Amino acid sequence: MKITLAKIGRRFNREWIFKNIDYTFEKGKSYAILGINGSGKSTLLQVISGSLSQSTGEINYILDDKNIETDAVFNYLALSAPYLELIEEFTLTEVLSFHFEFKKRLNSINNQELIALLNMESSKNKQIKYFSSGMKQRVKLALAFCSDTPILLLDEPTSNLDEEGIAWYHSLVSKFTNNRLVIVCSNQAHEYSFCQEQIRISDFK
Ligand SMILES: Nc1ncnc2c1ncn2[C@@H]1O[C@H](COP(=O)(O)OP(=O)(O)OP(=O)(O)O)[C@@H](O)[C@H]1O
Repeated sequence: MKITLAKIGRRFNREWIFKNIDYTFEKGKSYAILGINGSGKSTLLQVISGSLSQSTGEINYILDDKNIETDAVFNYLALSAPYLELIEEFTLTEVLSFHFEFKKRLNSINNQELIALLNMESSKNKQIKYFSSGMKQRVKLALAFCSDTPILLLDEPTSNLDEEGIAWYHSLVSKFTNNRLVIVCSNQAHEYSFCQEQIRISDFK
């Protein structure tokens, strides 16, 4: 998978969030989008994911030499983000089964293995609305990392995680990012230190 941004800009009303981004994201590499709160990291990630349109410029998605239309890109990506909600009425097991009706399982990982990965055996039949914020964040990360997609997008991946949760996040990075295009939006080094490339939103104001 290769994503090419050409002269990408986005504004809300009259305020430009970023302008003139020329950049190519390549398969097998990890990228960090960096910037202070409110600088436009999530906005750029949403534009890259095809869920928000750009105000100027063009994005191209190429998989195995074939062009993918923007409105089909969601089939090729997995996303974990604070603004993505889990279905609160579902139990953990139901959330896992529901998610994998739409995405392929990476390495055919089954629900039991996912629950073991999450270390949530005792919560597998509990509704998500009774989960702590850190537990919900772990579930979102496990769903994204364990989806078989060429693109993995992570917005503030360790929000609500304690030290053990951050170490667990690092273990997911080493196990499940091989050969994928990974983009992390962050302003915390422990979230993106594994990334080979950095993009600073402040360079595109
Ligand atoms: N739908 C919208 N309408 C108007 N302004 C918006 C909208 N979405 C975002 N913005 C503005 O765009 C700017 C960038 O927001 P964004 O959420 O992308 O920043 P961020 O770098 O991800 O911030 P944080 O680190 O706090 O998550 C902010 O000034 C925000 O108020």
